[in-house]
Amino acid sequence: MDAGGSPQEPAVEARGVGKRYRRGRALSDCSFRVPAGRVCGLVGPNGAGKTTLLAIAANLLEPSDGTLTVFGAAPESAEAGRRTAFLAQEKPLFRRFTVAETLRLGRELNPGWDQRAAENIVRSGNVPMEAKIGTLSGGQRTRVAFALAFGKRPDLLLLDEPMSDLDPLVRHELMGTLMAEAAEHGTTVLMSSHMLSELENICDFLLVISSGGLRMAGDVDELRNAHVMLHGARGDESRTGAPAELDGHTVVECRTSGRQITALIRPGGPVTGQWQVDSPNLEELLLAYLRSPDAPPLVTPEAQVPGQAQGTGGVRAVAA
Ligand SMILES: Nc1ncnc2c1ncn2[C@@H]1O[C@H](COP(=O)(O)OP(=O)(O)OP(=O)(O)O)[C@@H](O)[C@H]1O
Repeated sequence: MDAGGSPQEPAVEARGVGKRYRRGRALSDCSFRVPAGRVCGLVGPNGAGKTTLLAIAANLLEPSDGTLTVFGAAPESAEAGRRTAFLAQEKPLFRRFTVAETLRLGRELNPGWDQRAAENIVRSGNVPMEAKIGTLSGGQRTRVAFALAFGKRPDLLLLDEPMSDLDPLVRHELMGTLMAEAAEHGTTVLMSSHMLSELENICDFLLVISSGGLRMAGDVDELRNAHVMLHGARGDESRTGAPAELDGHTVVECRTSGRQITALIRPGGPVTGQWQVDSPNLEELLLAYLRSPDAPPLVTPEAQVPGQAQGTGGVRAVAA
């Protein structure tokens, strides 16, 4: 298996990355690592900065502050360009080209081109090779764009909401292909998505951003294990926030519904009180962070950049 870089070398490393547009800041002081070989979900609300971050890694944008590297190389280097494929939301393809001509262009532009992998993706969707791109449905065009990205055999595959125009069956099938390819070739995948429930089956690493700042980063299991979900009865009527017995813990989110109280916390010790204690699933964890932009961020050691402050806002590390 070609792991696409030494095991120690991160596929993506951001050091204090910021991006300013004329209208304002899209990213601020983002520092993280995505280790090679991981399938990483990039999650955040609309306008969080996900596309901006992917575009910086794909060398379509330059950061205003900080640096980002791809397998240790600058995104504008030939080395990073050769090893990276980017599937953008708009999927720019030549409308007048046929599917076959589009794949031929991919072959001519990419020395490591894998025609069989690209053709398999197109054919498994019954997309005619002689059809012009302009006559294809949105989902069929996405499939051709996937074929182009896979055919390049990248070490790093950057996907910007790749599934949004696919029907559930095609989404399932293409995700299966993506996972099999990533596992077989050790491809690192960084994929933005709003489909939180599906990420659970796909990703083993996570980056969560909101308002341009890093909220959470690290191995999915490690992040999940750092939290517990509590369900209990509301008792302390004098308090509006979390109940007093949660004072020693980091409360990410606390919600009440009638007499019921539900809290997602990072335990600072044993949990006391009359709580039903559960492990959150990935969707519950992500929703809690997306609903609570002021919760202290969390970056696992694996996702941290040595010698770099992990953004602002009191980032805590969890035990490895
Ligand atoms: N070319 C641009 N010029 C000015 N502002 C921009 C530009 N591109 C993005 N922005 C702004 O930067 C912020 C981050 O945008 P970005 O597209 O990176 O977010 P996103 O997380 O990908 O959002 P979505 O989930 O809606 O796709 C937004 O406030 C957006 O309006």
